[in-house]
Amino acid sequence: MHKFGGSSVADAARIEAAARLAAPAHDQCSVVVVSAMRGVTDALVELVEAARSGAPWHDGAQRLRTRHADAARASGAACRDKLLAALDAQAQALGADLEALAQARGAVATRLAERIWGHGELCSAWLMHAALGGEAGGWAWLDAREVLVVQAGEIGVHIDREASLQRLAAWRARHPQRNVVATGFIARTADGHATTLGRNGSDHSAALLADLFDASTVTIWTDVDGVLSADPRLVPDAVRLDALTYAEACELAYFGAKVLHPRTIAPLQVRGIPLMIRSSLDPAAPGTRIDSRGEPARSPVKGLSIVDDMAVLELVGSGMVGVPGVAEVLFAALHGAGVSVTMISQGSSEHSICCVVRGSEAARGRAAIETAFAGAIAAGQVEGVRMQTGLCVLAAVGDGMRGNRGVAARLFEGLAQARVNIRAIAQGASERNLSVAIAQDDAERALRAAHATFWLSPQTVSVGLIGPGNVGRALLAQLDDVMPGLRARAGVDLRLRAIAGSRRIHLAGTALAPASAATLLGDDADPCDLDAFAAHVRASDLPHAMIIDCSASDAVAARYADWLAAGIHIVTPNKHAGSGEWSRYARIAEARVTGHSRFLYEATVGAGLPVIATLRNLIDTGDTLHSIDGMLSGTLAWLFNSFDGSRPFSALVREARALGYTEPDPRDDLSGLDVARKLVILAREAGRTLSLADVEVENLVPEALRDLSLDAFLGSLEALDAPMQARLDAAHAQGRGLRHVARLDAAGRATVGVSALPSDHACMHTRLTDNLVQFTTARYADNPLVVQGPGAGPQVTAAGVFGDVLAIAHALGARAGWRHA
Ligand SMILES: NC(=O)C1=CN([C@@H]2O[C@H](COP(=O)(O)OP(=O)(O)OC[C@H]3O[C@@H](n4cnc5c(N)ncnc54)[C@H](O)[C@@H]3O)[C@@H](O)[C@H]2O)C=CC1
Ligand SMILES: N[C@@H](CC=O)C(=O)O
Repeated sequence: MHKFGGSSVADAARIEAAARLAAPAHDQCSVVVVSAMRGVTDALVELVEAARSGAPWHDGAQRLRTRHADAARASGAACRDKLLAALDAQAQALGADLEALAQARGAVATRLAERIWGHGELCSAWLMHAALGGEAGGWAWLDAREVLVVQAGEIGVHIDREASLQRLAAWRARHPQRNVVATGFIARTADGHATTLGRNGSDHSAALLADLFDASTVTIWTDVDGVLSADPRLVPDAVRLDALTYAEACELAYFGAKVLHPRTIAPLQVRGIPLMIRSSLDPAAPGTRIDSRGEPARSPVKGLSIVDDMAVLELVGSGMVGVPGVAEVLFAALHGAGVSVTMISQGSSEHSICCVVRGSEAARGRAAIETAFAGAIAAGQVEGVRMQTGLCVLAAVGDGMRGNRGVAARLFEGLAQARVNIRAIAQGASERNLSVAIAQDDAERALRAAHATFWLSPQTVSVGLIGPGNVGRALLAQLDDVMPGLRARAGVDLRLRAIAGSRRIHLAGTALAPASAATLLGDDADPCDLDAFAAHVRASDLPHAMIIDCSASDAVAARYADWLAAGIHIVTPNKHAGSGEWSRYARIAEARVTGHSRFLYEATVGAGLPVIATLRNLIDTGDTLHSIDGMLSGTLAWLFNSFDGSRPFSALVREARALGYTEPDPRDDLSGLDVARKLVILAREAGRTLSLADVEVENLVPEALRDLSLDAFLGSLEALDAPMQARLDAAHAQGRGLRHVARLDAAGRATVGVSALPSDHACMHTRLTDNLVQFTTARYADNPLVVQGPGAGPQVTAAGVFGDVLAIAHALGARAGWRHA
């Protein structure tokens, strides 16, 4: 059994493509069920309205006639004349019915309308029949009204199976062709009148006919790849589901997964007939299989869907507590008013009972309940009926939810993270569907957040990078190298979605390739707007967000508190936040708590060396810091390691800058400010309230060069040569060497400057850019704990930043693992 929807039979070319898909293998036979061509049923509904109201309908009917005839003429069907004649007869019958409808009233008019609505299916069935080769090709043409007998029941149309089977047997005797093309959507009543299975009822027709024809399988051909985990227009990461159980498919269909009509499943489930949903645009793709087995999925939740435009009705009152029959009266009132109930929720206190109904039916429902409880309201036993409109219902569906602890917790946490408030909750004892009513305005954000919660790795992070300079670019290259492996090995899924320079930003819908991301900041990129940048990084469809600030900007650091409070993690080698104004530092600490976010900055001291982590471990395990001594500048270490008098100091400064060791402005290094910042960061890490102004700093930059522009300063570097050479000569004269050292002593005095040290001093045994940090503590009192190694350079600094990024990603994974255990 193949069923083709309106888009799959929209024109001659699509009909021919569909015919190729439906052609059976030699040992099989096919039944093909078709919908009307796209838009035709809507046009017929309008024609019916026009004829009923006395408005002109002839032009509209003619347009339909032309559309079908054009499709016939464009087709390559061998029996084209016969096809045109059949369509013409159909068009004449439509005209006659509309003519009659214009005069008819009451039941006669209703029957005519039901007949007219089915005209589109009759025409597309003729077109498909011809495309498949017609009777000569072994295909019979079936107007489903000949065999499919249905009755309107309490909860919708249902089939009279016995009568239908008898009629099919009789029809079969007259139509012995192996294969059949049948109309969807239309059927007959027990008394022989035309009727329909309701809008979009062709899926249901296919299921009913599959049962009657004893089909081995049903394929619904549509224009999507199968059933997806969520609406792909709202959730870019939605994935195709390989398999669903009948029950899962029912839940998803009822909850708005538009790919399948809700009534399709039951007839197939009873007979155990598997249903395939496949794309006629990509027939080689596997689609989704729906049967009794389903398949265990990666996630306990198979699908998420949203039903828009809903309202909550809530009956409240202490007089209801323990009184039998309240619910019966309430639902009877809604039934009487023709209001369908989508979701029901009642707390065990029985103080209130609430249900979710369509927004368009809410006022009617409220009036009906108020009337039903008028006496109780007047007597004060019931307070009244509250109505909240502007809601939608988000449903999480999956057999795997059953008996699986923590599914609701994950959903609720995902929604909470996306700042979505839940108004009502319902879950039946089947545990297959967990529904929440939320504000309509939150729908998209909620769906994306819930999807991310169940389908993406908990270590999926939306990443924005600021400052693609020396360190930023090195980090991008490292990310490019390592990310694919990390994703496969450890589930760490870092998605670079935004990049910002000092003048431009680029915001991307999907993940950028890190290696080329910096090239997107050309003159045609958008002007830098860090608010837009942060809002974009904090995407609702990804579970976590992180900004990596590789700038040296104080203005960027000034944003951290807001970003952290908004739940964005921050990683940075930028020292401004850690060493800046105390009040800002304190605000950042608070924001981390309110935003449940992390702020890591290991690379601010010692680049890739574990300096801050070491100090933090000492403090966290109860040690007490006495003092910190050492060399905290990679640039100054390299300069004094290299400065032996053979080359001028200025040439070495230029080389250090070219090697990416210096700050963007080398005066930050030479002035001692950069080292003072590091000392402040370490002191604060150890719980001291040190500020930059408290540090005694020796400035190596001559006064005259301090206020120059960067370029002018770089052009005047030679002014450093004579004073530095004089200091070196003096040190050598004492048998000493020069090193730039920093010290925080037990009394809290902080000093930074150049010292002439004896050759056996530890600092004299460093190489290149080595930093050397000695922590003297209560536990390491006699022999300090030493961290030593390269302390500057883009590669090692980027690695330090990357380490922090991974620490956060792993913590997110561990948290999820712990939660699901
Ligand atoms: N180079 C090194 O060895 C180490 C550097 N660091 C720190 O890493 C950071 C970056 O250093 P480098 O890459 O060497 O500097 P850089 O000057 O090469 O790169 C800085 C980048 O930030 C951008 N930028 C500046 N202001 C900005 C703003 N307001 N908004 C957006 N972007 C802005 C610049 O355009 C540039 O692309 C600095 O904070 C530095 O202190 C830390 C440890 C070692
Ligand atoms: N310019 C700095 C870079 C690291 O913070 C240094 O040389 O140490």
